[in-house]
Amino acid sequence: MSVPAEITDFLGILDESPVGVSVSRRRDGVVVFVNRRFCEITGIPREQCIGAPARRHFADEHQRHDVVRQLREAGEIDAADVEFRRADGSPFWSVLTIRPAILNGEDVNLAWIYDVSKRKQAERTLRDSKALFRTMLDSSVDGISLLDETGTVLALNAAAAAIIGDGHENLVGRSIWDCLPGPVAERLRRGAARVLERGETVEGHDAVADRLFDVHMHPVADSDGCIRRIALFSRDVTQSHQRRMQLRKLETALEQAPVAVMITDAKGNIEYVNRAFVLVSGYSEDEVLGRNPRLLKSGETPNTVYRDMWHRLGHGSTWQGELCNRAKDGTLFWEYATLSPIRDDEGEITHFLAVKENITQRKETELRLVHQATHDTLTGLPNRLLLEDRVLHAIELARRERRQIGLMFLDLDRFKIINDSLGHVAGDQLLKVVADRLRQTLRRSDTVARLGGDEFVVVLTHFQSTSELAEVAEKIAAALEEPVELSGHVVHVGASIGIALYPEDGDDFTSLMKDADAAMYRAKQKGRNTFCFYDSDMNDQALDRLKLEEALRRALVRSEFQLYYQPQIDLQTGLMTGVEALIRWNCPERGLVSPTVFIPVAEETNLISMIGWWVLEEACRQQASWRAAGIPPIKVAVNVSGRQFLNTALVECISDLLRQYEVEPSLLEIELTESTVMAEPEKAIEQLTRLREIGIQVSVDDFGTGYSSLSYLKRLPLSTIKVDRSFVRDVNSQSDNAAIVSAILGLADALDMSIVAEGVETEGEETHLRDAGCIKVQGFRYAQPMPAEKLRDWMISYRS
Ligand SMILES: Nc1nc2c(ncn2[C@@H]2O[C@@H]3COP(=O)(O)O[C@H]4[C@@H](O)[C@H](n5cnc6c(=O)[nH]c(N)nc65)O[C@@H]4COP(=O)(O)O[C@H]3[C@H]2O)c(=O)[nH]1
Repeated sequence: MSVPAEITDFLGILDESPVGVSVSRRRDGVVVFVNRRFCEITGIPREQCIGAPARRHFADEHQRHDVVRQLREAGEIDAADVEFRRADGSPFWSVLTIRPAILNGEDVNLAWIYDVSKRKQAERTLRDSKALFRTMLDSSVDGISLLDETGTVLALNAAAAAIIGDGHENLVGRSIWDCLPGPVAERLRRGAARVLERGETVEGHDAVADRLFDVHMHPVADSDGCIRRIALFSRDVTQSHQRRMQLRKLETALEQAPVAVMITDAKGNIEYVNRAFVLVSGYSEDEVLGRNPRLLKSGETPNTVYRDMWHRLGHGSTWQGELCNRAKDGTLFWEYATLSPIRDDEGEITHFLAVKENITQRKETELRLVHQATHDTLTGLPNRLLLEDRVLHAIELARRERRQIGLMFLDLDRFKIINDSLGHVAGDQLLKVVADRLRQTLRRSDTVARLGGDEFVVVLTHFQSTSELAEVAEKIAAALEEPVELSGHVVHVGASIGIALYPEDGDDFTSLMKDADAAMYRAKQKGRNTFCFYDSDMNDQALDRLKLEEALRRALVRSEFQLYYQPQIDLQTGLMTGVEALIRWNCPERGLVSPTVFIPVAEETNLISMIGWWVLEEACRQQASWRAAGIPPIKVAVNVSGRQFLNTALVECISDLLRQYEVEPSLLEIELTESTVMAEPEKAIEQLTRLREIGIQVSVDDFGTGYSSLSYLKRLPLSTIKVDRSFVRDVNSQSDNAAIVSAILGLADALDMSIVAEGVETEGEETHLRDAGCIKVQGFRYAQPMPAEKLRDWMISYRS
């Protein structure tokens, strides 16, 4: 087709246009012209554009359809943003304007395109960043609002809307002061005024609908630097506040807790201690923070306890137990501790928590109770319970090490007499002295225990031979033999010691004790203040003795005792001067039992007092009976045991008896053994004096067998000395005895005392005694001891 010149000129003008131009036929959309700029923008050469459909340039099929529809409906397109495709396939944005035109008689669409890719890119970036910003704002948990000078909400995020409690869309454009509770709005308004006035940030917190918020108001400057807007940030701190309050409560509780609390890190460095810890340990917080809890170690807690503790904590378990710690001032204190590991969310141990109750008082009470339960309160020595425990332990060790154990049973000689006469206070004092002496004599490793009364037990576990044991026993005896001064009185005690050996004599506590006890009785029989090793016969004897004791207890009730009387003769006149009352026991099972057998048992078991009173009363009763029978008065000498003699009530009791039976005091004589008098000479002097004051005669029996102190003898208000039978025997042929008798006679003469020689059996003895100046005698030569009925007959026949 030939193109008219004016059209060619028009197309030439279009070709020079700075805007891309394309002309396409309306009927088929085929491009008939594109200008140079169009080719530059699209990157498609002109020859490829012309003849090709215009639609090929659209990048988006939907947009193309829209454009086609609009053209159909409106006939033109006005500045639509359309995305086209370049030759290389890359899209670009363009403003598209299409106007209908007639070109060379053909209906055409005249299209202008203007590349706006850069603007589009900028718009998208802006849109994206706006969206991002919005998303950020809305995803923020903090409320963010932008206010103008009057408090009108210019923008706000979802969190801010939620705080105010209204929809986002309802709030923009409204005054925030109207949307908040009055007092809150007022406070914020004041804050906003400061922000606007001074351009500074204002901080505070406020409560809205039961929730607590931290509020920050920041000035927002315009591009001209003027502050006309305010950014309001509000953070919901209700939870953290509650948590903080909770923590504060916990901390207060910890601080005021009566138990010590300590927290260490995983390495054991102390990070926290509470007030109770400071109070108990005496260390200040600064002194312990960063340090290891071992600074409290006292060395008193067994290592096994710590091993167990670390074993359990190491396995992530809780440990509970008792610790003995040392405070800063050096004092020890006991704690019942619960130690637990603290784990983080991953289960790693990060800390250790120690909660410790101070149990010092309870522990001390416990220890005191244990001590009380296991020790004798008077002497502080272990008691029977602890002794048994120690012996069992010692046996266990000795069995393993194939060693011997020596168990000594000690019974104090004369303790009962001293206790009865000087009183319990003095008795207790004496026991303490004995305990001290035993402690001093023995090694620390040896056990000294008190069983009760005057019985002590010593356990020795390390000795080479039994002779070493014997040496120890001798040492003990020597230590206890030393005189003891008790409330102004000097007393002599001693101990009888029985020794039993493990394993020879017994392999358990009971049998060792029984054997040592039996050996102790043998020692007593041997003469006191001595020791004796156990041998197997002793068991039978001990058993026998036990039975005797039982029978003796029954004897008084069953009236099995009887008094025999043995006359005493004046050699010058040949007359009977009196009688000695001698007790007899008609035991149904044993027959007539000698007092030499049962009196010592009665003395040891305290039965002697009751028997003694019976004898005194029987002697008085007999005198009343003789008087009633018309028999002239007979002086009766009664044996009084040591315990009875030292009884403070003795004088009163005798006075009562004399009164009751109307007996003249001069008709009663008390016979005491030399050892009774010398056990406590001072006390004896006092008692004798009182007896003499009421007119009672006192003679000393078995004279010469003990160790009378002459200085005391001189001061004793005695009337008669009885020469012991052992010196009288064969006195006529035994020069030793003759010398002793002569010495005693001389002594009695010097001290102005009369003499009675006991056990005179032969004429020779009698003659010697008479020649030596002894006036009074007693013995089988004249008469055996006899019951009262027989004495009467004997007196009649003797007189005749
Ligand atoms: N071989 C021999 N013996 C003679 C002769 N003349 C007397 N005897 C015995 O010598 C003992 C004298 O009594 P004693 O020295 O006081 O010794 C007494 C006395 O210490 C104690 N005793 C006896 N009766 C009592 C008592 O009622 N109370 C207390 N506490 N002790 C008593 O028992 C001891 C022994 O008393 P008995 O067996 O009755 O023994 C009596 C008596 O029977 C003699 O010529 N030859």
